[in-house]
Amino acid sequence: MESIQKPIHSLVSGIADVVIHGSDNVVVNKIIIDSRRIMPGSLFVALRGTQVDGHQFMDTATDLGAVAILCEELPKTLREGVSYIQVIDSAEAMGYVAASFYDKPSKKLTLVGVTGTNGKTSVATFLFQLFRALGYRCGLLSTVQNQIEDEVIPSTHTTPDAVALNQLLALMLEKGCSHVFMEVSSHSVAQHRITGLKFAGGIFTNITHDHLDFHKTFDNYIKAKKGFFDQLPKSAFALVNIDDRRGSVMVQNTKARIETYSLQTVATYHGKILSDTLTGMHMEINNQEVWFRVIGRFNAYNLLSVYGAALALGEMPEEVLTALSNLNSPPGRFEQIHSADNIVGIVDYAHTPDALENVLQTIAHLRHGNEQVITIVGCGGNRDAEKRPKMAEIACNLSTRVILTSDNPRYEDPQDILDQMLKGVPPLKYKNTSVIPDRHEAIFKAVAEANPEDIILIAGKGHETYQDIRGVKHDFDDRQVLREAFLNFHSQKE
Ligand SMILES: CC(=O)N[C@H]1[C@@H](OP(=O)(O)OP(=O)(O)OC[C@H]2O[C@@H](n3ccc(=O)[nH]c3=O)[C@H](O)[C@@H]2O)O[C@H](CO)[C@@H](O)[C@@H]1O[C@H](C)C(=O)N[C@@H](C)C(=O)N[C@H](CCC(=O)O)C(=O)O
Ligand SMILES: Nc1ncnc2c1ncn2[C@@H]1O[C@H](COP(=O)(O)OP(=O)(O)OP(=O)(O)O)[C@@H](O)[C@H]1O
Ligand SMILES: N[C@H](CCC[C@H](N)C(=O)O)C(=O)O
Ligand SMILES: [Mg+2]
Repeated sequence: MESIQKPIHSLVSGIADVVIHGSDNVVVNKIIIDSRRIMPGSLFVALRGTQVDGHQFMDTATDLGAVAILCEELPKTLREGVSYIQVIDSAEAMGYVAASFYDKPSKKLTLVGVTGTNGKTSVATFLFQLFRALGYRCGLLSTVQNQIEDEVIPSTHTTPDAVALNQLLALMLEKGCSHVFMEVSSHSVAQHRITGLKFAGGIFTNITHDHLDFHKTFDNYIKAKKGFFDQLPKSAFALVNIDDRRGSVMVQNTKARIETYSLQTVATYHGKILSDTLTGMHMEINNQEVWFRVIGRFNAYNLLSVYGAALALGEMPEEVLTALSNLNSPPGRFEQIHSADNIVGIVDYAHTPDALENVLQTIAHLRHGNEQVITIVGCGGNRDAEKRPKMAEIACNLSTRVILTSDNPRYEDPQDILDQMLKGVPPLKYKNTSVIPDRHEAIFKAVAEANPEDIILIAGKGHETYQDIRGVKHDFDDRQVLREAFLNFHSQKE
């Protein structure tokens, strides 16, 4: 991408109550939110974070060459030659500034956002694959990876910050994309990462327990997700799962055209599961029968929302269903790995109580009879602690055996996390539950004890290829460890 030079007066449209101290003709060549990365000629945005207040780095930023500062409060002394853009909310203003800096790429793209506790990556990835199959050039912004057609750009967040986001959208536009599908996390709405973007549509999957460490209350969490629909324009569609009891709340105040999907009741897009097995799912969608490679009731919802979004964007039902029936699940979402003697390994990113319950219920539904279901699960450190006992309880109630282990402990003591999980184990399930903090050992133990036809679920890390311990990301891939364990004990089927 060519280097950009823009005067600050061209960046402030859309921002209410802005005061520029100094020249509004100062030209900036970058927008930077971290003083440790300042480049000469850049605009530094002082953000109030969860750990520190970025305002304390304003002088450091100008020392290092920043020529403009976007802030809520001015520093004690204003520097000669530096312009200060004072606003009520830096994070919100940054959304508009970033969009203007990159020439508002979202306005020239068909941009669809997906929000909800679970299913965002799945739905965004299915949409990306579907629209490519329909012949469009597409971009994807997701937890697993960002993508421009076949080019993979590693992702650091589910939804990048406003600067990274607009930069990626501009690059997608430059590379000829017409459609972009992105995840909209609740953090990103609350922190204004998506402010200033123009969406062609928004999808709501569901809302259940997660991220209360950040939002504090479930009400705030709902409000954050609803904020996405509140800001959709009239020209957009708002597609909601009305089987989720918060579905109607999400679109209460939206200006967008409301459409619904459901497996249970009358809706714009109605689906019914006719059969669901380990090899595929047969559904009826708006009276048309279709066979999918992807399985599980939760994926029936995901596919239905993708179908609805495609129709809302003007695509033809039959072409959409034909293309959808050929899609595979994204990496680490119900990814199956079988041993030569037919042990079924499933690696899944279920890291919330609801996702875990859905996946285990899907497994229960797919069982033939006496197979054991061995679940290996842990919970991430420095994240919502309330979900820990809940996830352990769900695992115990829906599995024959459970091995509680570590996820990404981050800066917490793994044993503390496991002790909190143990509080959720029902007394009658103690004898079928073990604790093995080392995830590698836990997977090997499960495989050593499994018999042909048994199902091993490894939950929580899905596509992740690392384990974060005290800020160090050690190589770790559940799928690879499972394959090794199969080769060690049972050999592996290709
Ligand atoms: C909780 C959260 O959202 N944190 C994000 C937040 O960091 P923070 O609030 O801790 O920032 P801070 O350290 O307090 O610093 C405040 C400001 O001062 C700046 N600073 C700081 C130090 C310094 O020396 N100089 C300086 O300028 C920082 O760059 C920042 O702009 O702002 C940072 C910059 O945008 C993000 O990278 C960071 O994401 C962290 C890494 C993170 O783990 N976020 C997760 C929780 C997250 O966002 N997850 C969601 C949803 C996940 C999902 O459900 O899929 C996601 O969208 O990924
Ligand atoms: N529609 C759904 N409803 C409930 N659970 C789902 C749904 N889709 C997927 N899941 C479960 O949730 C897990 C995570 O799915 P996915 O990665 O698509 O969600 P996400 O919303 O992107 O998660 P994150 O918040 O981490 O980005 C899956 O591995 C599966 O277990
Ligand atoms: N996007 C989620 C991912 C959680 C994945 C799980 N493996 C963990 O590390 O807790 C989060 O940041 O809360
Ligand atoms: Mg995701």
